[in-house]
Formats: sequence, C-alpha cells, structure tokens
Amino acid sequence: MRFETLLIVGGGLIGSSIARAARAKDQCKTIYIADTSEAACKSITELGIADGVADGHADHFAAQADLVILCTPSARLATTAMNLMPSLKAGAVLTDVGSVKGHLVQALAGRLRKDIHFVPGHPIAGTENSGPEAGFAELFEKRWCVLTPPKGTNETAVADLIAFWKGLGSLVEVMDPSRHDMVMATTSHLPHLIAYTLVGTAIDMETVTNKEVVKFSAGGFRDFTRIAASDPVMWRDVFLTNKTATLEMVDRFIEDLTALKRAIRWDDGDMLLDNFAKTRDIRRRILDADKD
Ligand SMILES: NC(=O)c1ccc[n+]([C@@H]2O[C@H](COP(=O)([O-])OP(=O)(O)OC[C@H]3O[C@@H](n4cnc5c(N)ncnc54)[C@H](O)[C@@H]3O)[C@@H](O)[C@H]2O)c1
Ligand SMILES: O=C(O)C(=O)C[C@]1(C(=O)O)C=C[C@@H](O)C=C1
Repeated sequence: MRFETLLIVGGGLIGSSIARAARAKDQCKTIYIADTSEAACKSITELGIADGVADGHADHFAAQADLVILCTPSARLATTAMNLMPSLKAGAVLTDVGSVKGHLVQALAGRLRKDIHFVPGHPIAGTENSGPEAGFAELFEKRWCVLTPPKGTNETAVADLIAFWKGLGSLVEVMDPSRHDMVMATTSHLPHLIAYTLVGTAIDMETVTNKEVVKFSAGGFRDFTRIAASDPVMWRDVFLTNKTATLEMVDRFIEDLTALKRAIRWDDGDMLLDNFAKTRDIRRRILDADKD
C-alpha cells in the first residue's frame, strides 16, 4: 500500500469509482471524499463508499491525505488545486483525472508548493452517466490511465501513483501533456463531437420526424446516441480546453468526409471499399487488444 490516506475531491462518476475500487482492492486505509454539492454528499454518505464526507471545505481532510485526487469538472481543477494548496500535507502527491492535460499543467505551472508532488493523470475509462450513483469499482479494470508528470517530478511520487492505478486494475502509460491531448482529440474528443453533431442533424431533419428517429433508431444510430448523451458541461469544457488539437482533428475529418462524399458522387466503389476495409481492420485490432 503506497498511500494510507486518500482524499478524493469531486465524488461523481470518476471520483466515486476510484473510492469504490480503492476500497475493493485495498489500495488505502482511509478514504475521504469532498464534494461541493449537498445532494452528492448525501448520496456518497448513503452509499457508504468513504470514511468521511465533506461539503466544500475539505481542508481538514487535505491536511491528512497522502494522495489527493481532483475529480471535479475540468474547468474547476486548477482553482480547486490552488484552494487546497495551503492545507496539503508536506510530501503529498496531488493528481487529477481531467480529460485534457495541457491547459491544467499550464494553469498550475510555477504556482504549486515545492513540497507537493503534482502528477497529472487521466483514466481513459468512463461512461455517459454522471454522479456518485453512476460509479462502480470495476470501471478501471484493464483500461489505460495516462500520467503526464512535468519534467523533474519526483520519481518516487510518479512510481507510487503508477502502483496505485495498477492496483485499481489499470494499465498505465506516461506521456507528454500535448501528446496526450492530441491522442485524446483523435480517439475520444472527435468521436464525441461527431456523435453530438450526428444526433443533432437527425433531430433537425424536416422530412423525418423526431418520433421516427426514436422509433427506427437501429444499431448504428443508437450506438452514437450513447456518447451523445454524455454530460454537456464536461464536454463543453473538454472542447474549450483542448481547442487546438480538436480543431486540427475536425479539419482532417472534414477533408476525409469530403473525399468519401466525392467517391459516392463519382461512383468510386474501389475507394469506398478500400476505406471501409481499413477501418474494419482497425475495429478487429481493437477487439483483439481487449482480449490480451
Ligand atoms: N465521465 C467520463 O467518462 C470521464 C472519464 C475520464 C475522466 N473524466 C474527467 O473526470 C472529471 C469528473 O467527471 P465525472 O464524469 O466524474 O463528473 P461528475 O459530474 O459525475 O462528478 C463531478 C463531481 O464534482 C463535484 N464538484 C464540482 N465542483 C467541485 C468543487 N469545486 N469541489 C468539489 N467537488 C466539486 C460535483 O458536485 C460532482 O459530484 C472531469 O474532469 C472529466 O473530464 C471523465
Ligand atoms: O465510454 C464512454 O462513455 C466514454 O466516453 C469514455 C471516455 C472515452 O472517450 O473513451 C470519455 C472521456 C474521458 O476522458 C475518458 C473516456
């Protein structure tokens, strides 16, 4: 056990899942959760997933914690870190689970206490649901967690955090924040933007009623609606904080879509076949990787 006392700030889907997993996998002795929402605190207490629950004021828990994990919406991560800074225990590891890394690293650069080890993180695991009730202990099993420690970060702190995430069942990779943001723009942010657009386009169709969209939504459309039901606040924050990489991916997507549009217009079946065969191969490789 690398950390005896854990403080989770923001006990929603991700925070409550970490609490459940840390307890189930015996990764720490004491788990505290702080959340600014009265309803979330009530729910966390009823679920019995923490040894102590605090509303906005988590200073007394922060003073005891060996590991502090910020699990608030992205836009609040930097302010939450700065507010807790004076109360943190010397030598504590401070991390987060935000979906975008570059903006947070920049926002906190040079502002943290020297005796606190800041190791930003991102578990690439989630669902379209939010709140403490949506969490579950198995969420991180065999899912990647990316850590983006700034240069010069204490190596023991990084190793301890890697061990913690592995203890929750995750696979861990260390990466540069800007690389993380580009990879996520490709595999997570663009797909969500496309899903939001696709569902929006379908419900705006004048010739097909919304009732028909709901009634006849078979596999393909239905799959998109799952991620298009993701938390609007979280995804607004993701796009606004990972602007450069997302816009780069949107440009590439528009180019590729235009190429497919052209192939359809000019009956270029070979181009369509070639393209769809490549993407089918990627799908198979992803499923194979899951089996390993
Ligand atoms: N949902 C996903 O699929 C997913 C996956 C990986 C990472 N993330 C990241 O995890 C973070 C949390 O996402 P979530 O899905 O758990 O959201 P959530 O809405 O389920 O939970 C967030 C919780 O934080 C609380 N909160 C808000 N401001 C706070 C503050 N200042 N102090 C303390 N608590 C505060 C809210 O009351 C809420 O209970 C986000 O930064 C998101 O980018 C989400
Ligand atoms: O499966 C889902 O519902 C998710 O959207 C999870 C997902 C992802 O895109 O993979 C979403 C955002 C997070 O930052 C990490 C994971």
